[in-house]
Amino acid sequence: MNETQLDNKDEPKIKGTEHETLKKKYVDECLERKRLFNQVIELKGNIRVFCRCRPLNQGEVSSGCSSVVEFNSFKDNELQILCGDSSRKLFKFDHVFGPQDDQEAVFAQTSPVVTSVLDGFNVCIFAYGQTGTGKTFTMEGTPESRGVNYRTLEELFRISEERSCTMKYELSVSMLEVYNEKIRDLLVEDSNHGVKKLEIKQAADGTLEVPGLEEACVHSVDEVWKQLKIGSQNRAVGSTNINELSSRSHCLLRVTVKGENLVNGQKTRSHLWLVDLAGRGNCKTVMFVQISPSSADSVETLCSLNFASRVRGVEHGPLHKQADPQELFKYKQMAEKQRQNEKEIMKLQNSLLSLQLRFSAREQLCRSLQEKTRDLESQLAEERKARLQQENRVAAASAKPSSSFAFSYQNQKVWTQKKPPVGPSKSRPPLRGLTNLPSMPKIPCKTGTANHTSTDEKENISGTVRTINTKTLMRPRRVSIAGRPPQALTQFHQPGRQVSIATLHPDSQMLSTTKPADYSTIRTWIPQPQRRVSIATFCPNSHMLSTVKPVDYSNVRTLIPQPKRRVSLSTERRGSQLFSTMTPQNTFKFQTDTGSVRGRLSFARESRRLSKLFSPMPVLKSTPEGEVTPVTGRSKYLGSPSVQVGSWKPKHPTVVALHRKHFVWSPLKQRSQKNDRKSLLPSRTSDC
Ligand SMILES: Nc1ncnc2c1ncn2[C@@H]1O[C@H](COP(=O)(O)OP(=O)(O)OP(=O)(O)O)[C@@H](O)[C@H]1O
Repeated sequence: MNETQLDNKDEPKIKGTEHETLKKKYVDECLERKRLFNQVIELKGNIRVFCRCRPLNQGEVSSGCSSVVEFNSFKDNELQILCGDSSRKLFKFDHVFGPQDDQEAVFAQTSPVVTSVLDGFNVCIFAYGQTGTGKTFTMEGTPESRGVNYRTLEELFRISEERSCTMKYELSVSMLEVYNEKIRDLLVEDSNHGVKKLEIKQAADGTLEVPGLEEACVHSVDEVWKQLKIGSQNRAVGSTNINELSSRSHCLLRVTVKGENLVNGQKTRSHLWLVDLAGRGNCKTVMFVQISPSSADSVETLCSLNFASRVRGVEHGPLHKQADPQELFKYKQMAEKQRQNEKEIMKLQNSLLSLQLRFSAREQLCRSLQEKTRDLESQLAEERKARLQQENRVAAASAKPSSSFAFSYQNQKVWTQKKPPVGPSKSRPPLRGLTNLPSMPKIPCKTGTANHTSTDEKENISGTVRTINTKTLMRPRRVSIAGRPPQALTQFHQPGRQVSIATLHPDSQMLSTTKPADYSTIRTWIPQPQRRVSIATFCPNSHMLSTVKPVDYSNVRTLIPQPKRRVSLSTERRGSQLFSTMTPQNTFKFQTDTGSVRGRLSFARESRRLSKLFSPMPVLKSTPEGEVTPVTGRSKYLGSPSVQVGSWKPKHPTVVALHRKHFVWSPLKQRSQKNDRKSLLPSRTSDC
């Protein structure tokens, strides 16, 4: 049951396959038939000359004329003409039709050529001969005895119907007359100028065309016959003498056959010319030479036969199928487009190859950069580790009491030879502000009158009276100077930026005896000549002394080459004096009359904190009552305006911090074009 169902199910497939196979075989057979048929026609000759001799008519018989044409019953292609001197002249043609041969016999020899029209070849059939020899009778015939034209068209329709399964044909007819070297369209009548006049023009492919020639579609022989009647009627109307017309004009019937192969889509367009006088050179030609058997016409007969013999000697080259010009144009366009596409493809391939090469080169570069990045990261990690270790060592050393003030920086040799590790801002060490200072002893100063904006600062300052613990203050101090993050540091290098380093002496005065030579060692750290660094000292209970000369500060500008570096300053007391000594390696010390000072310079990464640290620093002066007031005067470096003693009230957070912190190192805030805040630091040398 299942097998039966499967068989029924698969049966259409099998039939479809067989159908395709048979169709392919059929097409192949048709092509082979055409090839062999055309070969036979070519072997017979593309110009075939038939000789037809009409019978003696009643008038000729009555006048006693005899036949001068002798036929060979064994050879249907020869005839002999009896000449006046009793000689015979032999003529050979493709076929010789005698008086006994009817229209059917004549067309039997013509029909193979007609078939070539449906195969896509041009065919021309025409008749030539003396007047009254039967040209019209052969070509047109009579209703009772149809001629070549009618039979040819009838054959075309028959074959086209026979090939309807594989071929589709469209037939149309045109009819024209050549008279006095003028061409007239016999199927179209012009009411004003008679029949339509045409011209013969040579097409690009060498064929002769008649542009504008009317083509009437025909689907049967009857329709063809109807068109032929119209043409014959127009031909008669255009001439006043029908006998003259018959002798001098040439009538041509053109049948256009458009064929389309339904299997492979091949299209053809061919013409069948049925001419009773002249034919066309690139086509299969059948010429009927019409002769009269009468002895009275022997001279004309010989002329016609000689001409026909010469025509028969004309040889055509191999003929070709006539493709549809529109199809040919379409194929040419497709070929041109194909060539353009091939060029475009070649261009794109070249472009692709170029891009691939560039991509490979960049890929190689990317790999190289990645390797380099990995090496740098590894180096960075090592440097971080080394720096951390060194910081730990420095921190441990700073924790121990020192007998001298020292200004130390971390491994200057390493910093100057290698770039500092650059990492994300989050991983940078935090700003070291003023928090690493020892707590200041209480001094008899009153800061409660200061007006601050910060609540915390108010709590720290208001109502506090501090006294100075000399022992505590004389301990070695460390002062931090905060730098700016990389972005802020760029501004830090702008002209007008000032950095101050202040030291605070707990007793009554602050001394700074740093020599220019000492600061010159720092110069090499600051590449920007516009940088100004000032070191200021102030004493909370009496006055501020600054012994650093301007030239010294200008030298300090060149001290900080790397914005991300930190420099530590430390102060140290030796006995009753402060010493400050700075060495190029890792210690900066400077001596004062009261001791040495060691501090630390650090560059912070938070601009907010820096803005506070870089704020103008007030100069305080102790009053006899123990109150700390700003020192009057104007900083020669900062351009600070004079401040009225006793009237100054700190507002800036940094100043507030100075009240809270008794020992401050702070770079001054950069001068701004918009807000040119004046420094409150006193002149360095005025109080020295
Ligand atoms: N093979 C033939 N058998 C019988 N009658 C013929 C044959 N050929 C011609 N005739 C007769 O001969 C006469 C003249 O024929 P036809 O008019 O066809 O000659 P033609 O060559 O066309 O003359 P023209 O050049 O003047 O037109 C016609 O009456 C025709 O019937």
